[in-house]
Order: sequence, then structure tokens, then C-alpha cells
Amino acid sequence: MEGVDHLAFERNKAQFDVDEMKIVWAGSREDFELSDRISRLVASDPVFRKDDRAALGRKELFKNTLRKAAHAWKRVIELRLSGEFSALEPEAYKLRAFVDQPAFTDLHWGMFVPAIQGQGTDEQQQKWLPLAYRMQIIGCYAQTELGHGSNVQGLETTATFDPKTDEFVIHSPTLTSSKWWPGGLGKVSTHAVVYARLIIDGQDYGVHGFIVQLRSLDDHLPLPGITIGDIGMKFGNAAYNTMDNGVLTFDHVRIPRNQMLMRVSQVTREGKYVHSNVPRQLVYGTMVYVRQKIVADASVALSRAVCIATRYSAVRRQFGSHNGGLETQVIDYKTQQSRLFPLLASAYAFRFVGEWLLWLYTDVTERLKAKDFSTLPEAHACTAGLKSLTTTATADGIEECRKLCGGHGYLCSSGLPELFAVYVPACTYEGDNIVLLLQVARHLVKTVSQLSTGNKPVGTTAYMARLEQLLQYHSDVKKAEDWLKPNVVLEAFEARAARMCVACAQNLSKFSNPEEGFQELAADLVEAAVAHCQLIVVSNVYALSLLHKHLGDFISTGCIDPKQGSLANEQLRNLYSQVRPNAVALVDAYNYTDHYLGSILGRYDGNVYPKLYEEAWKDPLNDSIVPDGFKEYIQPLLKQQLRNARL
Ligand SMILES: CCCCCCCC/C=C\CCCCCCCCCCCCC/C=C/C(=O)SCCNC(=O)CCNC(=O)[C@H](O)C(C)(C)COP(=O)(O)OP(=O)(O)OC[C@H]1O[C@@H](n2cnc3c(N)ncnc32)[C@H](O)[C@@H]1OP(=O)(O)O
Ligand SMILES: Cc1cc2nc3c(=O)[nH]c(=O)nc-3n(C[C@H](O)[C@H](O)[C@H](O)COP(=O)(O)OP(=O)(O)OC[C@H]3O[C@@H](n4cnc5c(N)ncnc54)[C@H](O)[C@@H]3O)c2cc1C
Repeated sequence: MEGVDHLAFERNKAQFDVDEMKIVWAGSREDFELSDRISRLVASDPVFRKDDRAALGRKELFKNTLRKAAHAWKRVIELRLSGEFSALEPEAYKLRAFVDQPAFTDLHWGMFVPAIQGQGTDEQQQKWLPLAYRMQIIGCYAQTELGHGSNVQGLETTATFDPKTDEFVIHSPTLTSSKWWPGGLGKVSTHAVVYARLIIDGQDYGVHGFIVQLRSLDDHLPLPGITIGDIGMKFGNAAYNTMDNGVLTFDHVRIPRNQMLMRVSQVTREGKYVHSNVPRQLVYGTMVYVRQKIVADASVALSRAVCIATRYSAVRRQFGSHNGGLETQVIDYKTQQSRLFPLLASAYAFRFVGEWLLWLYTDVTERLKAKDFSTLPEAHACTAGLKSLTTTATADGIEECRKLCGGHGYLCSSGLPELFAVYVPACTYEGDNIVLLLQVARHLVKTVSQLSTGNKPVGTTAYMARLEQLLQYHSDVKKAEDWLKPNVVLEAFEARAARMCVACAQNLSKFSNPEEGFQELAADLVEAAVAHCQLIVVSNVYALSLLHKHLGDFISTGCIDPKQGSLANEQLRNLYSQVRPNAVALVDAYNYTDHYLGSILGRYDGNVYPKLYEEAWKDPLNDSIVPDGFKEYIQPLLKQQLRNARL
């Protein structure tokens, strides 16, 4: 049987309506139709070809990115995917997603524009946004420096107010204050939102955002006092090297006072600092916005990897042939199922949790407009925690999918090495995942400590209100099927998270200096934060494989006993058997084109071996039969061996 027939056979086994599931995955029929239309449009456009990326050098790769971005922008205008004075339409975002190549446009639309929208005054928005919307200026987000990324309060770039000229002087006082990493900065951006310490009359008012022009709009040369370049090759060959992450230093660069983003705080003509009656953390608002977007995107990256690994596992056969019959499909091995199916479930779970987080984010944004800041800590904790949880699981999941594809998974033509290399920095950018979990832990410990003062926990920490009950809880699971009841699973997760948080809070109270205690117990705090974030995912969807993976937590906190742990495992095995006939159909429901998947192993038609064989011959090394360098380096060796043999 050929790979093609394997997948057709698998598709016939499905026990649900794949077309209906496609709508569920997309979110609505309208979203499905939009994704379907845009993905086909991209796949059929030769400019958006991407199968040649792995063999391109950095310069060609970068120029190819500029070409794609310019072509994409042309399509956006032709298809009217962008309103003259409005932000991009969802179609444009879909186009970017299916073009599938990181570019300066991500930072322009994803951070520069949102920073002005969120932190600029109405007047500043009126001035800058129309230019940005038409891409007559191109911006980036210049926050991180050589010496500080996680610790935003530690940034060193200064913006000193000069009352004589009504300007700020932007300066990089040290080597470590060089801006380092911003995407789009290295070669493209004309402008940046630069984060710098505001200094007025010798006093330091902390980090604020400033709009700074970097390059001439005529000849693209850096403006006086500005030094810019690319920071160099990054992990993976093509991957994130399509992006010009940059370095930037300022030598006393002057900008008008009205280019400080002044929605949260202002500097008057007289040099008076005025802080509006809003939390200072609103300056971090762009990061919260992007963290939410990253969570929404995690399911996309993970589902791509799972789609490739599932289809290939159905095509691939090893061992088990009797009397010359077919060997076993590797998807039928229980070990393969126990590694693959939880990832398949996670991709769906992250899809739903991403939707939920979008709802939470939209809600907090509406409240902020009405000057209600009460849910900001919850929004910060949820975006930070779920960004950390989903990106870690997705990066690990992509790598696991590569291993699930055996040797062929290591080939670039499997699509998996590049997917991993592009995705893995998501664990670091927009907040290192451990640093973000510590922010969640801080929120949890605060919630626990406020319980005694009668403060009612809300949102995702509402379960803490039942602390007494959760501390007494012991699961009453008696048979494997009991683990199928959502409430049974949810209570176990709540009790585990609550107990881990309370244990941390109790241990912290033993320290006279809370900050010292927090440092000392950081590893436990991170685990408690993970337990809480997993609970958020579980309360939105699924769970048993997580329970099995973290069985130690559940048993050591006394929520369940070892017998109940093995019943969960038994139930998990039953579930794998139920997923098995539906696996290929479940990944078909993502509705990904072969262009988007970019993988021979994950081809929709399953025609893996002939295409792998064909692809190998396209490698530049196979352009000549005898390799370049043979005469200089190989032939002399061979001749020498011949001489030695004669001796
Ligand atoms: C080629 C094809 C092209 C196609 C083109 C098509 C055309 C275009 C079409 C479409 C384009 C589409 C575009 C797509 C958009 C895609 C977007 C995605 C882009 C992703 C790219 C990402 C690139 C990466 C960027 C970056 O990394 S930017 C830098 C990010 N940096 C960080 O995240 C730093 C992390 N550190 C911090 O956030 C903070 O320093 C901290 C760790 C939170 C600590 O801050 P600190 O002030 O020290 O606070 P604390 O003292 O710890 O806490 C005090 C207090 O504040 C609360 N807090 C902290 N943060 C927040 C917050 N954010 N909000 C609210 N509250 C906060 C904290 O809880 C404490 O509260 P309490 O006092 O109450 O305890
Ligand atoms: C591909 C990519 C694109 C990027 N794009 C941009 C951009 O467009 N604009 C921009 O401004 N920045 C950008 N960044 C920078 C990014 O935001 C930072 O790298 C990130 O916030 C992490 O900060 P750091 O590099 O200072 O890590 P560090 O904080 O130096 O982390 C190093 C190690 O220290 C640990 N650590 C740090 N602090 C603590 C703590 N308090 N407790 C325990 N452990 C700790 C971390 O967990 C990590 O293991 C980008 C980075 C990458 C990789």
C-alpha cells in the first residue's frame, strides 16, 4: 500500500464530520471561509514560494523577505485589506500568517502601531497613525538593550529634557545601553518607539516611550548621531534570519518634546512632570497586547507540527510484518500515541484558551477606556502566564514531533527544523518565560495573603475562595471512567494549584525579608505558577495527560493517591484508542494547505517517499556529480593513499 492510500484509508475511519470540525477550529464559518480563501491565494502566488528558503544565504534571504513584504503590501492594497485611516483588516493578518515569513512588518504592525495607539495622546495618534497605516513611515519597538531585556526598569538609554529648546536629548551613555534585538531595526525601520529613562532637571522619572526618527525618508541613511546595524545571524538557517534584528546607539539625538508618548504621563513646556491618575504599568501595555497574540498563535505552530507528525506516522511503517504482509503503521505503537496524541489535544486546547484570552484582553481594554483598572493585574498575570505555558509547550512539542518523524524529521524538507527554529525564541521574546511565571507567582502569593483580610479573589483565582475546602480535598475517584467527569478533573487541578500556592506563601512567611524569600523560593514559585496556568487551560478544556505528566505534584500534595494515578493512566490509554481512528481527520480539520505546512512528510496526499526522493536531487550539492573542491581537497588525499599503498 502506498502512502497515498494510507491516508485515504485513515480518512475513511473518521467518526466525526471533518467539515464541521474545520468550522470549530477556525472559530466560525466566516473565519473558515476567510482563512481558506487567503491561504489558497498565498499558495498559488509564485512570489510567496518558500521551499527554496533553506538554501538561501543571508543577503538573498533578506532581499527575498523585502520582496515578499512589498508584494504582500501591494496585495493588501489591491484587495482593499487595509482601510485608509484604519488599522489592518483581519484579512491582512491572515495574509501575513500564510506568507509565513517573519519580517519587519510584524514589528511595525504588531508593536510600533499598537504602542502609539495605546500610549499616544489623541493628538499624537492623529499625527503618526495615518503615516504608519499607509506605511509612509516604518516603525519598530526599541526597548531591549545589550545589558538589559527582562529588567525593563534597568534600561540605561536617557531622554533628558532641555527646557531651552523644548526638546528631549536621547543618548546612549554606555555600551550596555545600546538598543539590541529590536526586529526591523537593523536595516529597514525609519522610526522607532524608543524606551528611555526620562530625566528632568537631574531627576530620573523612570522608563518612558519616545517616537524617534532613525533614518532619512529620502536616502534611508541614519540621521546624525544615530548608529545602526544588524546584530548578526541567529539560530537556524533561514528561520528568523529573514528578520533584521538590530543594534542602535544615540549620540545626543534631539527630538521635539511632543514626541514623548504622553497618554500615561506628560512633560509640560515648563518641564513639569505630570502623571495621570492611571497605573504606571500601562507603559507596558504593548507587551500585554503582544503576549495575548502570542498565545493565540501557539496553537497554530503546534498544530502544524502535529499535522505533519500525525500524517507521517500513518504513512510510515516499521516492524511487525507477518508472512510478508504489511509492517505496522508507527501511529499504532502505543508509545507513539502517548507522545503524539497529548500534543494533538494540546493544539486544540491552546486554540480554545487563545480565544478565551482574547475575550479577557478585549474586556480589560474596554474597562481601561472607562478608567476601570481593577482587572489589570489579572490580565497581566493571565497573559504572562499563558504566554509562558503555551510557548514552552509548543516549542517542546515541535521538537517532539520532529523526533516522532524519526530520521526524516531532521531533514529541512520535513518543515520541522525551520518551524522549531522560528518558534523557539517565543520562549524568550516578549518576556523570558521564567521571568513571566515569577510575575504570575507574585500575583498568586498576593492573592493568598489577601484572603485573610477578606479580599474576595476574582477571575482565574476565584477558586482560592474555597481554600478551606480545597485543602481538605481528596479525590474520590474509584474507577478509570471517573476521570472522564470534568468536575473530578477540575477539582484535582484546583486543589493541587491551591496547595502549591499556599505552601509557597507559608514558606515565604518564614523570611523576615519578603524579597529575599521570593528569590530563595523562586523555583517552587515557578512550579506553583505553572500549576495555576495549567488549571486555566484545564478549566477551558482538557486534562488527563497533564495530570499523568505531573502525577508527582498531585500525589505529593495529597490530592490523589497512587492508585487513582494509575486509574488516570488507564483512562488515558482508553482515550488514545478512541483518538486513534480519528487522528488524521483531526489534523485535516486545521485545513492547512501544503504550501503553508511546507513539509513533504505532512503532505495531504501522503505521497511521501517519491517526493522525498525527488526533493533530494534539488539540493545545490547535486547540481554537479563531482563536487566543487574535489580536485583541491579530495583527489590529493586519494592519490596519497594510493602512493602509501604502493610503498
Ligand atoms: C514577508 C511577509 C510580510 C507580510 C506582510 C503583510 C502586510 C502586513 C500585514 C499584517 C502584519 C501583521 C503583523 C502581525 C503582528 C504579529 C505580532 C507579533 C510580533 C511578535 C514579535 C515579537 C518580537 C519581540 C519583541 C520583544 O521582545 S519586545 C521586548 C519585550 N520585553 C519584555 O517582555 C520585558 C519583560 N519584562 C517586563 O515585562 C518587566 O520588566 C517585568 C518583568 C514585568 C518587571 O517589571 P517591573 O516594572 O520591574 O515590575 P515589578 O516590580 O516586578 O512589578 C510591579 C507591579 O507591576 C505589575 N506589572 C508588571 N508588568 C505589568 C504589566 N505588563 N501590566 C500590568 N501590571 C504589570 C506587577 O504585577 C506588580 O504589581 P504589584 O505591585 O501589584 O505586585
Ligand atoms: C528573536 C528575538 C526578537 C526580539 N525582538 C525584540 C524587539 O523587537 N524589541 C525589543 O525591544 N526586544 C526584542 N527582543 C528582546 C527580548 O524581549 C529579550 O531578549 C527578552 O525580554 C529576554 O530578556 P534578556 O535577553 O535580557 O534575558 P535575561 O533576562 O538576560 O535572561 C537570561 C537568563 O536569566 C534568567 N533570569 C533573568 N531574570 C531573572 C529573575 N529575576 N529571576 C530568575 N531568572 C531570571 C532568565 O530566565 C534566563 O534564563 C527580541 C529577542 C529575540 C530573541
